[in-house]
Amino acid sequence: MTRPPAGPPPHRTLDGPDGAPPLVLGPSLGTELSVWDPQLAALAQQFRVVRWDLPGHGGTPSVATTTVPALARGVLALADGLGIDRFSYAGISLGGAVGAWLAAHHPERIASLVLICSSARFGDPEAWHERAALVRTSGLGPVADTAAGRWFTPDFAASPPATALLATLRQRIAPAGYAACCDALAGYDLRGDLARITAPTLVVAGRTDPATPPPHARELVDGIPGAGLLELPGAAHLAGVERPAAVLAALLGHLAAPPDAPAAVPVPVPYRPEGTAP
Ligand SMILES: O=C(O)CCC(=O)CC(=O)O
Repeated sequence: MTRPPAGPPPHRTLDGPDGAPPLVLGPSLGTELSVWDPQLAALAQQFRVVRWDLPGHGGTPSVATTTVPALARGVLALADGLGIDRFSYAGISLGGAVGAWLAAHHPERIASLVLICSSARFGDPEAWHERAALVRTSGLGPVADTAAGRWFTPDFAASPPATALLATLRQRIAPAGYAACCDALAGYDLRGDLARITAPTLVVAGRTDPATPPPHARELVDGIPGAGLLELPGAAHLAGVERPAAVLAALLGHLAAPPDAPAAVPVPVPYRPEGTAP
């Protein structure tokens, strides 16, 4: 396989105190770095938060095609440019795959890892090739028409945060960049390298996520030494949008653990609908 060039580092934003422990946040296919908005303010109280955009998403230019290793090399170039050697990383789905690849191939760079609604292999590669071809010929309309059912539970799909993200997918994401990211998903298979990950790892799953369902999370947990699992009820693929407080608690609980703790400890987060009193 030809190796796509890493290209320039992706567009990023910086929040939180200069000098605080660095935390890099990766987004999912079809979302911009603002998908982390629900957790940003709290995370930025404790961390120097670096959020980055996928190609053709947010402020990062499109590329013709890409791979997870190429995206990961872009994140390393971004960290290098900021003078960040070792950092914690949390990523959603494709953004999580980038973090897992980094943790497996550059373990010295990753202090701690959180994989949200992600996978070691995102199903049948042919389905991603077909989606890439569809988007290259027809744009994002057909994908956006069905995204609500993958991203959110039925009760949440008409909420303002959900409709805002769906509008972003339909109106702001570049089809070329989205298709390139589908190529990356098609080519990704980290199953044979999971045991190389040494960073304390927490895997978070949405119980009704049809895109990366809980068995994908369990495969990550079974393969990554000492990884912990948190399965969230009331959440589909964009669990951090639908269950923002639960995902924030999981992030803070895991990332606050000593960097060289031998095992990740899942954070017990009792289920209650967001916005209701504890
Ligand atoms: O939007 C979808 O259909 C889910 C895509 C997926 O599983 C990869 C990602 O969200 O990064």
